[in-house]
Amino acid sequence: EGWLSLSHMTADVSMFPFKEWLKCQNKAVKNHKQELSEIAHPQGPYIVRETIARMIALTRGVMCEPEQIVIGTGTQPLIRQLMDVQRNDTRVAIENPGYFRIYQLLKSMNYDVSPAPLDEKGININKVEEIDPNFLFITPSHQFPTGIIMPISRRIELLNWAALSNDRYIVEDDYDSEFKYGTDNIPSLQSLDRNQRVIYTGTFSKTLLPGFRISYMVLPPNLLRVYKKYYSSWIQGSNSFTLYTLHYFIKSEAYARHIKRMNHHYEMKRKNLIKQLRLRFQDGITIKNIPAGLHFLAEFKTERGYEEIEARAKQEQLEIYTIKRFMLKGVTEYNKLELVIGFASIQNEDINEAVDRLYRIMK
Ligand SMILES: Cc1ncc(COP(=O)(O)O)c(/C=N/[C@@H](CCC(=O)O)COc2ccccc2)c1O
Repeated sequence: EGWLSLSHMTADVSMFPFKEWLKCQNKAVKNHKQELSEIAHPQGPYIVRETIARMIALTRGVMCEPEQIVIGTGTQPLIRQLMDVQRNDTRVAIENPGYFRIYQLLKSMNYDVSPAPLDEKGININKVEEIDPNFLFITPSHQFPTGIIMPISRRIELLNWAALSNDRYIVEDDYDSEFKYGTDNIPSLQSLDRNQRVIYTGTFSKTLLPGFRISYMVLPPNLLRVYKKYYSSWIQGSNSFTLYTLHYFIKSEAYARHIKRMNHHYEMKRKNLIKQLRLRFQDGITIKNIPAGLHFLAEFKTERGYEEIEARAKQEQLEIYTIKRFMLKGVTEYNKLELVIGFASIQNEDINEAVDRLYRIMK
């Protein structure tokens, strides 16, 4: 029957409006041949930055000028650029469990990186004060991977903490903010920042396709000055053709329509998957049911350990990921088995079969 996937790392390409995207590509060719023949601005073409600035002001309350936006071919290259121009003795803290690819990047850059634990409101502010980092990496809109939506109270606490020193920054990774199902879409942390302490990063990997490699960061004015000093001769890595296509895709409202359509589509699949899991596993499953994003955490009652589950998943041809990949200090408690269950790539008609395979894997 072939592989089925409950991966959290894929978008549902069957729903991507390629016809609309191609129309926007034609506009890009028609209107920007000259720009395509030139080297783009180090931060990316101005009109594309202007379109992104307008969009995130509308959707996320981010306050910025196009001059503050830096476009890049992914979140990692942008963070590398930002951190490459910081002092060697810079201290960094990141959520644990958290986005291990940024954790590994920062460690490979020889920074002193401390994983910081979460509580029910997101990153634990007391631990942050203890670590006393210069850069704090968080995902407040939908903590990755636990899904926690950071309440305003904790956001204010963090901003007050950052405001106490000129040498404290918060990197707000707003990844996964676009998909909310019935829960409120809290504006960005950056929208509350009055002290130039927040660096906002966003990506089109989940709302368009990860293969397009279009991400961006918004630098506060003081960091923008440092960036421009070091990167004045930098050649923008993104593909200008893709960027101008994105510009028309957003301006034509095709982007907004696509997100609306995907929200409904994902919400339907999420509901169906949770229903089938509950029916099948009864009280053998505990679902962290935060109605947002393209995955949720589920804890299973099973005697089997992580390695055994991963081996059995291969046998059953079911692509699943465990919480292990996000535990920056390695898995400590073995008395529970947690999976990150993604529902973007599984087709609705395959959900029952996928749940049956998962049941056989766990029992
Ligand atoms: C916290 C966080 N921040 C940013 C990003 C996006 O990075 P960018 O694409 O470089 O801009 C990811 C991608 N995380 C990826 C991998 C997670 C993992 O390794 O377990 C998952 O990305 C996708 C998920 C659904 C649909 C499409 C892509 C991130 O998990």
